Amino acid sequence: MSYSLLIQSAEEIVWKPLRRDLRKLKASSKPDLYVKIYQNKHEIAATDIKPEDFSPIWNFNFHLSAASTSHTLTFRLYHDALGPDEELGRAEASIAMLLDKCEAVTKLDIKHGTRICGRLLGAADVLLERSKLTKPESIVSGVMGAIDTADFTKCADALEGVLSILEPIVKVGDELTKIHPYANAAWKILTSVYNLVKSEQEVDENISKLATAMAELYSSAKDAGIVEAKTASLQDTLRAITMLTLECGNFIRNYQGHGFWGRLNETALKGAGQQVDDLIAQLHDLRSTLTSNLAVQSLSILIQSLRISTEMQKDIQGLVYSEHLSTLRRITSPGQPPNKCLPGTRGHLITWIIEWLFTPSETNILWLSGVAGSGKSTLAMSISELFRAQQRLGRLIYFRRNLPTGNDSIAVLHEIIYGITGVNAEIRRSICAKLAGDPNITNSPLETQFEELLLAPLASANPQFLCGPYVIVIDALDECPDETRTSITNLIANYFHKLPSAFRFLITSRPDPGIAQVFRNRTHLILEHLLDIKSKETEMDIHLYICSRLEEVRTRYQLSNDWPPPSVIVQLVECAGGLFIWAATALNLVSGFDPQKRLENLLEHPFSSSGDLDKLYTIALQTNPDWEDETFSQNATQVLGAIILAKDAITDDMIDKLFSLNTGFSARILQYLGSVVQWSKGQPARPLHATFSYEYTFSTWVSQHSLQGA
Ligand SMILES: Nc1ncnc2c1ncn2[C@@H]1O[C@H](COP(=O)(O)OP(=O)(O)OP(=O)(O)O)[C@@H](O)[C@H]1O
Repeated sequence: MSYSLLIQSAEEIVWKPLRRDLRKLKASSKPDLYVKIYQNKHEIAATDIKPEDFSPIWNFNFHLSAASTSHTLTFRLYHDALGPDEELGRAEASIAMLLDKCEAVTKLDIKHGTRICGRLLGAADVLLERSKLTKPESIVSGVMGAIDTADFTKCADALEGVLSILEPIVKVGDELTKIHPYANAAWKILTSVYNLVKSEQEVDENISKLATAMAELYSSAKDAGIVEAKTASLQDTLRAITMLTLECGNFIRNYQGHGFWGRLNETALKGAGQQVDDLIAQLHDLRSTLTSNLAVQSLSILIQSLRISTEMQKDIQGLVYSEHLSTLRRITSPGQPPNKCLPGTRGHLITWIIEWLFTPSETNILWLSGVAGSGKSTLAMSISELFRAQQRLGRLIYFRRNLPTGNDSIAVLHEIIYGITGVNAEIRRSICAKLAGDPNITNSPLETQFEELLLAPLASANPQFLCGPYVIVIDALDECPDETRTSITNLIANYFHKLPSAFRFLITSRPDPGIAQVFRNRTHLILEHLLDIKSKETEMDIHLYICSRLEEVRTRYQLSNDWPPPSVIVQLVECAGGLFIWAATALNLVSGFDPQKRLENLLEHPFSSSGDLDKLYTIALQTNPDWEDETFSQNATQVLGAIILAKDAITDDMIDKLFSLNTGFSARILQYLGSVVQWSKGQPARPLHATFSYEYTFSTWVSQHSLQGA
């Protein structure tokens, strides 16, 4: 249903600021008031600010749509302070209650806001007038199609049909790890949409059509044996179906007013009609793929074409835009990106993160913290890839210690802005217009650039173009150089929450005290999740990882299926102590020639139960018999030292030249260091992981060998 709302004025404001608050009040002790309006906790509009006025009159009139009159409207009264804006208090009412008053002015008491409770006193009435209720037909029939009971029943039945087929897929999904994250998230979102439709008891023709197309696809998929998805091609198709289901579920939730869009105006509703048609076309395409037994195309192509047609963009000015975008500074990628999670590991966490990213909430920042080597970067990479496939990845930025990436906080912000310009043409246009209109903006302070180049264009975008979530992943913030880290951490904590909720941020870092202090001060804006290395799930994931790597070793060296005995696997899992890096390094070590001997050698040493990395690295280095040879040992220590200390990654040829070694000598050494160094012939060599640093482990090694040559 659609209705219009008028925020008329406030009256009888009593304002007793404390001295501390007065400082924020510029020259006057009168507040600068404005109201933010929330429908079912989602911000949908805000009035303008009425400066220095105890009886502000806004007369702010706007149209809204809501799936139900039981939705709550919250009116938060703010003071436009010099620092962060103060919420003075709030009033609440259901839409039904306002409509019941039948165009009469409603007075709502403003209750004290909790944030300033006991410090500021305020009491006032907000005058709300329900202006003429727009009959649903006037907008709905022209734009969305009429609401009727038949549509509701058809839609509910169709969604129920889809869920009944999706449910067993989710259950077997644990085995079909490729589709598991999408199937799980699709199931959850669709279940919430179904419950919503049932509770609202209303739906319009467009959504009913969409649900019917989904049900048809699922029915064909069931006939094609998709639930079991035995073949690789069926699994690909199933993956495509679950990805598209996620998109459809997300769309319906937005359309019903529970998503990222916020209020839908008439233009947005018209665009939404087009989006429904595009989604239906995608569903039909997949259905004909199934019925004609064709291999499914890459879904990212399908979704991309959907987005392009949805936005109805003809980006003929693309070249002009790229010229403007070239004025943004960029950061250089710090070498090889992290790996993705082994399928089947981190399943619950990935599903939880996808669900969080797809669900609008008061916080748009998730901070994933965890100790070194617990698997944060790997998880960040998996999430990035899942969202890249959905065409929903704004940017993945990753920092690496001692590499120059991120030496410049403006470049980091520009990288995010650049990524966001890729999510849709409308946003790109508006950011480029800003760059074209004010070329000096790129020389302004960081916060100004955030406000002008990112916040303003996004805040003014038509909600239809903010069909989130768009995900920006910042991995290993703690590895960003000191000065940049401080300014980027502060920017994230103080500014990112102002962006439309369609833009969601996943930040990973070790629990660095500087980052933790800033983020934990913002628990209402930043959600923290600690990657728990002691949990049962982590233990099971590491168990799966070790088994999978041992399987590779068995195949490579043609070892028997019962190698090694289960007790050894349990021992390895215990030694890892929840640290993936321990398991990864240990398995790199075991993967070399004569795995059984290597395994015995490894387990001869008593490890502490919490992933004793120092000892593991030393064993990994000692495993090469040539270390007994003093010349080899001395030169090899030099080679390792050079790799660790080099500012930029260096190749074996460069190392030979650096230490005047015979050509090929470093390459011979590097062949034996695969458990700790990432390298291939002629390519730059890097420590496999940051924990293998000069200070932490390598220095122990050097001191043990009394070799200071490096
Ligand atoms: N789920 C996983 N599946 C397979 N391998 C994994 C997984 N998680 C981590 N690893 C492996 O463990 C090692 C350490 O993981 P990662 O670099 O992600 O840890 P981290 O927590 O980001 O460490 P740091 O804080 O030092 O950057 C990597 O070699 C990675 O490939």
